[in-house]
Formats: sequence, C-alpha cells, structure tokens
Amino acid sequence: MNEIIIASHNEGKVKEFRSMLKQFDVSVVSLRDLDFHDEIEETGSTFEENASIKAETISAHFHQPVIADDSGLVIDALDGRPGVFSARYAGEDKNDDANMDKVLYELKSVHESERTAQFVSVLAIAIPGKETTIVKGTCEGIISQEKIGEHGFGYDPVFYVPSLKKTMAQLEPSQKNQISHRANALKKLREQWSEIF
Ligand SMILES: O=c1nc[nH]c2c1ncn2[C@H]1C[C@H](O)[C@@H](COP(=O)(O)OP(=O)(O)OP(=O)(O)O)O1
Ligand SMILES: [Mg+2]
Repeated sequence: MNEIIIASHNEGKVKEFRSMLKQFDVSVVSLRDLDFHDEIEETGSTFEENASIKAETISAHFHQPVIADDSGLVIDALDGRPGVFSARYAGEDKNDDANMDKVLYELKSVHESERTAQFVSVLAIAIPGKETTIVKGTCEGIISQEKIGEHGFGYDPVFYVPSLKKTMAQLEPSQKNQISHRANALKKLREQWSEIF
C-alpha cells in the first residue's frame, strides 16, 4: 500500500494527518487533491458510525484505501455536548468562532473544576474488499474562560491542556501532534498497521 486518501474537507485535519503519517511511509492524498467537493452526510449518532460512513463512501468511490476521522469535543458539564454535533453546534454553516462562543456562553456560570472535557477522534480505515477498522483516541482538558492562541483549528483556542499549561491553540503543531486525540488514535492504528494492510 503506497497511497492513502484522507476523507476530510477540513484543511486543519488534513494538515495534521499529512504531518503525522510521515512516520507510516505512505503518501497522503486529500479530497481537495482529488477534486472531490461533495459533502458526505454524517447521519450517524456516534463518532464511529460517522467515521465509517465517510471512509466507506470515499473508498467505494475511488476504490482505494481511505482514512476518515470523525472527531469532536465532549464536555462533561453539558452531558457530552457538542459531541458528534461539534462541527455544526452553532448552525449549519460550520463556524469555529460561533461554535466556541456558544460553548463559552453555556459554561459561563460553571466553575473551573467542573469544566472538564475530552477531545475525541475516531478513525475509520476502509479498504476495498476488507472489513472497516476503527480506532479511537482521546485527549483530556478543561474548557478555558476565553479563546487563547492562534494555532490549530476548531475548538483549539478554548481547550486548555493542564499538563502543558497552555490551550491547544498555543501549542506548536508538532507539540499538538504528540498529545492530541488524533495523535493517540494514530498510535493505536500504528500498532495494527501490518494486520490491516
Ligand atoms: O483537533 C481538534 N482541534 C479543535 N477542534 C477539533 C479538533 N478535532 C475536531 N475538532 C472539532 C472541529 C469540528 O467542529 C469537529 C469535527 O467535526 P467532523 O465532522 O469530524 O469534521 P469536519 O466536518 O470539520 O470535517 P470532515 O467531516 O470533512 O472531516 O470537532
Ligand atoms: Mg464533518
């Protein structure tokens, strides 16, 4: 196997995959590279279902191995929201700033000790003629009181990582790629890599 498609329209994600998959000795192609602009409907109720839908749709279309990531922010004080709805939490137009504002507003009277959260990344690997493989990675954090930092994407500016005393958006990309939910999912994938391909 020498080429894998990343079934994502999110440039932030694709960039992280490109960087982290260097260790896997495989070339990475994105949906943008392939001129595939259709939205894939994420109709599942779990990260696992949505990751499988994305991976299998693209694998069936291009007849090639595919990795898809379905990910999001799970906040304890909000009973797990935004969860699978993270990308569209504040509306259909997928606006990171509006999504973060909504989360900060909903937590405005919640004390720091109760602002615990997890980033979750579920990867589905679909290969024509094989069963889809699923791996999951998480990263623990605390929702900050305001947006801080310029790096990364999505909810990174409001996700404070206690062990590093920084928000995810204050980390250099290389640092994020060592500790993130997506990095942790890829570590699990690495352990199974030779059995999958
Ligand atoms: O490392 C991350 N740092 C910050 N935010 C993150 C991260 N990882 C996921 N997230 C947020 C972004 C989006 O609000 C949602 C993912 O939604 P999700 O449907 O998986 O991705 P998406 O629609 O942006 O792109 P696509 O489905 O084409 O891969 O969680
Ligand atoms: Mg999506």
